[in-house]
Amino acid sequence: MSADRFGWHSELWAAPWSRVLRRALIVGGVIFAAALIGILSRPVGFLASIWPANALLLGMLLRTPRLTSGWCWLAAFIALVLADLLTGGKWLITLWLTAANLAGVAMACWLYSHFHSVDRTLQSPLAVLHLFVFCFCGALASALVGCGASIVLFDRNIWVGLAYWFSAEMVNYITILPVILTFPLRRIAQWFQQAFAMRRVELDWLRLAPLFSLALSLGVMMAVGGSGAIALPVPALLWCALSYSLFSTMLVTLIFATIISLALARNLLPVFAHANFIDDTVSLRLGLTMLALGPLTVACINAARNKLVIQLDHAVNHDYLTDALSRATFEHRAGHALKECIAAGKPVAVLMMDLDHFKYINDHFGHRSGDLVLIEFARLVDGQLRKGDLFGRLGGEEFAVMLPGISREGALSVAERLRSMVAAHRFAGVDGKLLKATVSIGVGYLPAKQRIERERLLVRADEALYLAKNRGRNQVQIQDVQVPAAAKS
Ligand SMILES: Nc1nc2c(ncn2[C@@H]2O[C@H](COP(=O)(O)OP(=O)(O)OP(=O)(O)O)[C@@H](O)[C@H]2O)c(=O)[nH]1
Repeated sequence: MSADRFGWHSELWAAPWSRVLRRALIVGGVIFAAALIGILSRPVGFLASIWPANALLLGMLLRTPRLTSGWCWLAAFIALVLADLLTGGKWLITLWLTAANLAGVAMACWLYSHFHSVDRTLQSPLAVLHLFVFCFCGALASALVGCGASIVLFDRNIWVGLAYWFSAEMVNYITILPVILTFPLRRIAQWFQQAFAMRRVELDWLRLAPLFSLALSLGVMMAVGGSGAIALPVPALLWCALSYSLFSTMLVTLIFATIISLALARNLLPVFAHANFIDDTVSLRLGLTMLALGPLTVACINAARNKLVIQLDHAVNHDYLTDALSRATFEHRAGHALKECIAAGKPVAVLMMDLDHFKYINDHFGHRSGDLVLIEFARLVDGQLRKGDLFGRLGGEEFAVMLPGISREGALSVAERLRSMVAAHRFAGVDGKLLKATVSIGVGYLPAKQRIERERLLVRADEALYLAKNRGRNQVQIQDVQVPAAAKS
């Protein structure tokens, strides 16, 4: 039993029904907490001023489609009902409000699943348009079901109820949903790991300038007041969108919108004359919704552009077939690495590698099989290198590796390891045919505290490769750099 104890528990935990229960509990727990926050934020005699539960539920369902099971919907329903009943809600109204909340989420969720090609990670400007339209429909569905409750609860006219409910849903969806959809789970987990390992997380104060400008513009907005004041933080929000990631921008926008909503609920906002709280609230919420679309769109375009730049950068610097560095990039980076080694008095080695009789492979097994051998060869070599090493394809079946800071014996041992690994490997050709290949390697070696130009080091490695080919292939040869006495440091 003792050895089995943990195994039994983990089996229990992994059982299908236990997984369903776990997911339902997570959804129920999050929605219950979010509903309580919303209920506690509501001004006396009004519906909640901040209602994150619906946007949170929609975000969870969109990010983790596994959660869209009947059990998770039931868990969300129970959580909403429970939160309302525990804080004094009446059964009929509670059920009505819950139905309205879930109707909006279901509508937006259905639209996203119906148009499944829509980008949920918000990495393209068009995704913002989809988000807006789907959230609009969700908010409208919610408002249509829920506005009747306003009439019963607060004796309001149906249009006022509709507008109040719709505007609340809209601002919540547009400000909260992007934060959930772009939440960088892995990066934040890494950040926490770093913080817990007591490693210093460097704070770049200049990077915080857009954030400070937003705080400042909030202060200016409060001081200036009037109907145009709400637009004063727009430049700071756009600066945030141009400087930060999509997630950070949307988090900042959400915090900004929450502060404004809470200030309005407590009559602290000098934007309106407070003639009519409902009119002011609806107007401000719609204004905040449109305001949030600005940084969201800019951050999306920025994210899409950054992704494209990274792709372009990769395409320019890497060989399209093997993903090793392209010849020009290898030579450029090797030049830098060599200069650094020389400056630090470290030795450096260059391995020039050429697959043997590669023409034979092409001629007998086809060009595509040759390509597959090149790809696999590059993968094998890359897997053997350290972080600071450089690996490039110089052309055809010729590759090069630069090993900074390595001893002569170390360089020879790496080269020999690569050679024997290639010889022992069976490369899969077209139709899964297994092919043999060998590689000849020439090592050019610069000892510590010596100087040489990049071209001369590559030439020495090339000479060593020529020797390896001439002496029968499938072997390693080395050429030490002969440094002229005058060039010695
Ligand atoms: N499949 C494939 N073949 C390539 C590629 N680039 C160059 N080659 C072929 O690589 C072969 C190189 O042949 P050779 O230069 O004669 O060299 P070898 O047959 O390897 O002979 P040794 O180097 O002397 O051992 C040629 O047949 C080229 O067409 C490529 O991207 N894909």
